[in-house]
Amino acid sequence: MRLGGRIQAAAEVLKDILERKTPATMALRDWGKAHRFAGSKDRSAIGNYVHDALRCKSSLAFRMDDDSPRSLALASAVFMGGRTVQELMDAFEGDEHAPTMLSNDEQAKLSGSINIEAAPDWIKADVPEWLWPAFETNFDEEALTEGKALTSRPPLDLRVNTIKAKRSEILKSLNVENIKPTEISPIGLRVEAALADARLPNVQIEEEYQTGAIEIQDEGSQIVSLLVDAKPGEKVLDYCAGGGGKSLALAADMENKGSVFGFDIDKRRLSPLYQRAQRAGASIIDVRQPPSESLKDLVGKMDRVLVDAPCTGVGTWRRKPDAKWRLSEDALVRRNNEQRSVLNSAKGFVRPGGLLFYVTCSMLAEENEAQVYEFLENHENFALLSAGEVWEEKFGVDAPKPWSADGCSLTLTPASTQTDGFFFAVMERQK
Ligand SMILES: C[S@@+](CC[C@H](N)C(=O)[O-])C[C@H]1O[C@@H](n2cnc3c(N)ncnc32)[C@H](O)[C@@H]1O
Repeated sequence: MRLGGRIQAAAEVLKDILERKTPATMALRDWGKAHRFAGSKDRSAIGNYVHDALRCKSSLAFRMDDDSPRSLALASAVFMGGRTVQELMDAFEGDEHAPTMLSNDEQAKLSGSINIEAAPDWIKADVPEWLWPAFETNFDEEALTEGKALTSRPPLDLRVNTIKAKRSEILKSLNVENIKPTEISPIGLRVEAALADARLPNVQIEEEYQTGAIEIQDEGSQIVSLLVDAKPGEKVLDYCAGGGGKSLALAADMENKGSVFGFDIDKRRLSPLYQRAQRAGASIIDVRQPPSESLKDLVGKMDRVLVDAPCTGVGTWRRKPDAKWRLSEDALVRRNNEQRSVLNSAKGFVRPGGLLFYVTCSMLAEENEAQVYEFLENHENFALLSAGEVWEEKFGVDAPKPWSADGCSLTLTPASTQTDGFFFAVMERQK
């Protein structure tokens, strides 16, 4: 496919997402199935135009004074993909698969005739208008920077499974270009986001992945797992284990000694953990399926309980940009209720003197600090501890610093720690 065909395809996919509300991954997959002639390079270029357009939907629409799929696809190719107006004109000329030729008005707008600096901050930051006050409250004068950082393409992060390998060994053996150690996580490797039409490497075909020496895991997720600071020999419950990304990281940090119990209310989400644990050689992982009666023997016995709570996923908007525009106030309220409920159910597994960890991949105080403080108010036998000491011990004093509203809990963000957004708090059960 040529440039014009790719941009036209991006406009069609965007129409499916924006007008028919199809999730982006499904819309891209459906387009691929209906256009079997398109190669993997075409698909990834189209995916880049679509995802960039969604990441920056409000600012691109402002620059084009139009939010149609066509305008967004054109603006994505120029403002995000680095194509010039002339390149588009040359590419569209005589190509029957390309969009219709650019009008004079489109040429002017794609050349920057509308100044984005005149836009309100929520548009410049590409944060939905109704959420902007929450961003301003949380990040104050850095709100714009934090919002904009969520519009960038995410890197590919790998976690070295220290049960099987050392980071230095993988760095030498893994056949992937431009890979480097992560700045904060001592067990991570990073390939920076690809530019323009380029794509990230497919590490799943590499031997190191197949044999369980590496996992794909955002550095932020590695960091919060390491902050749990689980020790060899301890008993740890991962109460919202999902596919088990954090269970696996916990088992490795515990040198595969002790027990990690992986539970999730959703059997389907939990199912990959059986195979993943096997591949990783994480033999201390004990998967417990719902209902929660399967956890009866663990009540009051856990040294550490991790609640990686269901949330809006604001911190992962770089990876799932369509979720940003789908999020509603109702959904936020629903997540808040689930968070309350999950914390209440998980607390009973912590032994006296044990620790309860509350983690989300959100950057909204309603889902983070507010949940923790409400829980503490209702449970006098739990006390908030500072996560700062463990941070320095694990990552040193020179590592980039996360946000902290209270000096105890931590919020990682793309702008502050160059990771996905994550919230982390630790509470001790005192009796
Ligand atoms: C953020 S995801 C977990 C991601 C996972 N820990 C990882 O690292 O890959 C939240 C999970 O909480 C689960 N969940 C929601 N309500 C729950 C409940 N009441 N009890 C246990 N798990 C619950 C969801 O099914 C979902 O898998």
